[in-house]
Amino acid sequence: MHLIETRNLTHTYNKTIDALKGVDFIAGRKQRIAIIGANGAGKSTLFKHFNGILKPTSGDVLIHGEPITKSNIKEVRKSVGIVFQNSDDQVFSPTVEQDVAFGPTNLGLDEHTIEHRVSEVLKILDVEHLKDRPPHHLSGGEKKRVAIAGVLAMEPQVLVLDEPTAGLDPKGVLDLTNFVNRLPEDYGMTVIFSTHHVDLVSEIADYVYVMDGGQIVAKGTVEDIFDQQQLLSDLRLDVPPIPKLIKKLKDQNVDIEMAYKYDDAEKSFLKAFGKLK
Ligand SMILES: Nc1ncnc2c1ncn2[C@@H]1O[C@H](COP(=O)(O)OP(=O)(O)OP(=O)(O)O)[C@@H](O)[C@H]1O
Repeated sequence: MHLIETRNLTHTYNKTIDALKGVDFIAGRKQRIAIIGANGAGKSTLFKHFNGILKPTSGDVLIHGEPITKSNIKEVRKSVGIVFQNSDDQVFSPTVEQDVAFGPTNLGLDEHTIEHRVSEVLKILDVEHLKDRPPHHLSGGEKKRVAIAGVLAMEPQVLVLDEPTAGLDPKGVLDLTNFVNRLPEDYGMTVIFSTHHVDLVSEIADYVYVMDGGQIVAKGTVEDIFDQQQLLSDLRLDVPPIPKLIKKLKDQNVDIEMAYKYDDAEKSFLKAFGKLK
């Protein structure tokens, strides 16, 4: 049974805007799934179906094999945590600490467990020093970290991050990359994220969905997707610089192995230039 599955999911806003047109999506345990697509492709709309914020116009959304209903929506929201693009909507308590405690408190956990979880996630997201600050006075990147901490404190099985790196500084992006990479192994979580930073996809994801005009137009491993460079540029998407450069060299008959991640590319280049022992 899949953690999340959508079958032929459609969503029409205001009876006129077809934002999703027959989406089949699957998320399993301990996966890192990227969803890429140009503005308006339908990524956020799809995410809003994962925990019942939106209801399907037609088709199915199954969480642990069950459709979302009034009687299980609390459980669904416990197991699928979503951090939206605009963190302003997700931080609202007088202090960061209280804000992060909001979710676990709502789950009815005891005080000791709440305290423990809050201090853990504040550490993980490196926002401990902000714990007494009012969240609405934080910078955009700080707010984003606090919003992620708040959702993580509920210990969901699936963490959904809608453009998590938007507005983060380079160190923030690096921290987020490391954080996401640890989630499946260290916490047994599945993470689903959308991004316009394609180079991040190869560093983090093990499976990629490509959306366009409300449909999934390609899916596969990082290799499967980033080998289709023409498709990506037709969809107004970037190809990450590493495979793009290596493909150009290969086209000019340089004997070099394809790579998608920075570390692998370093090895490929060293090997190609005969410097690898
Ligand atoms: N509340 C809404 N009411 C009406 N139309 C909407 C609403 N939200 C989104 N849409 C429309 O649905 C389509 C899909 O939007 P969505 O936000 O899901 O795209 P996205 O892939 O997340 O885009 P982005 O990369 O810009 O965040 C767009 O055409 C958008 O204008």
